[in-house]
Amino acid sequence: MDRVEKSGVIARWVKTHLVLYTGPTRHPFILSIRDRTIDFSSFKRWLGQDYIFVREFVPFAASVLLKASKNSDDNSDMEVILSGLASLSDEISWFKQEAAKWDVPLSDVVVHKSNQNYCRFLESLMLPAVEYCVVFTALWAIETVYQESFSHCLEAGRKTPPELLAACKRWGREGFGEFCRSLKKIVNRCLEKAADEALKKAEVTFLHVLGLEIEFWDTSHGGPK
Ligand SMILES: Cc1ncc(CN)c(N)n1
Repeated sequence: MDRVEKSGVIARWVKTHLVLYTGPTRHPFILSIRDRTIDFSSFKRWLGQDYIFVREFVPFAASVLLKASKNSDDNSDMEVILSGLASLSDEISWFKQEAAKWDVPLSDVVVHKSNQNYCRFLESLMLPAVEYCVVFTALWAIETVYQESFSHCLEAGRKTPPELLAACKRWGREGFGEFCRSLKKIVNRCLEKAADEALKKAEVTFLHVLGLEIEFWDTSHGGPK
């Protein structure tokens, strides 16, 4: 495949897999926040599970930073990832504050099977042999699903409950959107130069993240652990 065909790979993937892409970004959990039909117990379940996930996501993001230091041909990749790591530190503090507010005891959270699967997937991506373009694709997809989901709860016509606006702004705000666009630029640049096999692996990883995000939102319903 030549350079021209590979440019703007992300836009092409999103277009090709639009139905799969909207699975997590317009998931019933998100739609129920936007239309105010959400049951707050679902929000509390999500809060507890996501706190666990974010703690596992930090070492994954750090592993991407390590790969950037060894493999990237652009110094600014590292700065983008570092800014992401800094916001993850804020994110963990935010989860603790929200958990206290909503009376969710974080030390008692039973990790849901889907959350465990997702965390195992992150671990598999941390292996040194996994290509930089593949891990970066995962990082971009994971952050972007949240950005696209929560920003939908801030758009015109929303009935988002005021109690949940802080959560929606955390990932739906313009600053986080800018961060996701920086990640996307890096992914497109890396994929443009990637060998066909790595490009295929990156696409499979993108689709896998979409599936895992759906299953993650599903945990907010409760149901089998
Ligand atoms: C499951 C999940 N995916 C993405 C994000 C955004 N960091 C998150 N907090 N949790």
